[in-house]
Amino acid sequence: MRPLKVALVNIPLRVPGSDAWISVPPQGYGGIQWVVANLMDGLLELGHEVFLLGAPGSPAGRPGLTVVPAGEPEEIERWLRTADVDVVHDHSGGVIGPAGLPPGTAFISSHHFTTRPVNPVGCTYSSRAQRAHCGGGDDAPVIPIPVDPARYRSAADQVAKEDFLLFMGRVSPHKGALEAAAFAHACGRRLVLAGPAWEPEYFDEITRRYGSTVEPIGEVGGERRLDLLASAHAVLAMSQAVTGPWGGIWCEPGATVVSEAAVSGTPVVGTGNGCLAEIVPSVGEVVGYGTDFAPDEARRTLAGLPASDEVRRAAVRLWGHVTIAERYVEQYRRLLAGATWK
Ligand SMILES: O=c1ccn([C@@H]2O[C@H](COP(=O)(O)OP(=O)(O)O)[C@@H](O)[C@H]2O)c(=O)[nH]1
Repeated sequence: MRPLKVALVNIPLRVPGSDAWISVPPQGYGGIQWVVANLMDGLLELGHEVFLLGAPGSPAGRPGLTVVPAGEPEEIERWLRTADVDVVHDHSGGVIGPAGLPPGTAFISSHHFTTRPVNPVGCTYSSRAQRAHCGGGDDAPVIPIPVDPARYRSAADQVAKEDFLLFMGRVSPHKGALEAAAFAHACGRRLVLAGPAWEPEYFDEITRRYGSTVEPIGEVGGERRLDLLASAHAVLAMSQAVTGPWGGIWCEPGATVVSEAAVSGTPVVGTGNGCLAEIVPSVGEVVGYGTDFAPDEARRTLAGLPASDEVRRAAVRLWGHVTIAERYVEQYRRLLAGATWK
């Protein structure tokens, strides 16, 4: 079958306090941008052509990849209106949509939020939990978040394992940073807390209650991020069923950090919130909500986690960038053949 020309539309956001666009991959915190980066790798490896929009200034220079200098929604839609592409794959969360494109454009969107999608027709979800939560139909495809091992540390890099536990994400109530600190405290392990803390009161509560356990290091990127993901004893993804950033009770949609940890050889301890109940058991263990962890049980959980090689293999088998890109390409071809779903 002939290769496809795919317009991948990133969610266009600027680096806080700057004119620069958040790139693909992102300079720091940024789940959706990592999803787009890893998927792009898979599509390129399969021989498709990728036009990246919504992330001007992203690294270019790879065969098959064009970084289009379009960041503002109007610029993106203007480019798409006259573009020679087979399919538009949107990750912008409704910033652009089929209404702004010529009738008949093959339009598919991956939903990354917990709200109802702005463009439900042709929408895909990262987990069954997210699809149910957001009102997606039973026939809407569920495709988990992709991960390209080449973007993370491999076994050959021989990063030594250390004793600390890692939280890497937005330091916010819905992501369970406080509960991660409680779990680490119960285990008697240090918790490295990486990520932006935009809710100062919440951050203060963590340090007040678990100051001796927690080492806050702020937002990380680059080599340091990769080393942390690979050297941690385990990554904690303790999302809670509390009000999330878009209102409504948080239902973890896809959890980029889970596949990133696993492909780096690090098992995951997570709650059963949203997608976590579907993905954590393959690479770690599910624990309960809240901060009430019995030390013996918490230590037993840590001691029983799967080995590095095992979680790496599981990540590649389940979420490898080529496997996931193939699943998307299957949906692109269905769409081009006239399929539709809601
Ligand atoms: O200091 C940080 C904290 C987080 N991240 C990345 O930000 C993303 C967070 O995405 P996730 O889906 O886990 O959480 P959410 O998008 O819900 O905040 C992941 O790729 C992390 O590796 C990062 O690069 N630096």
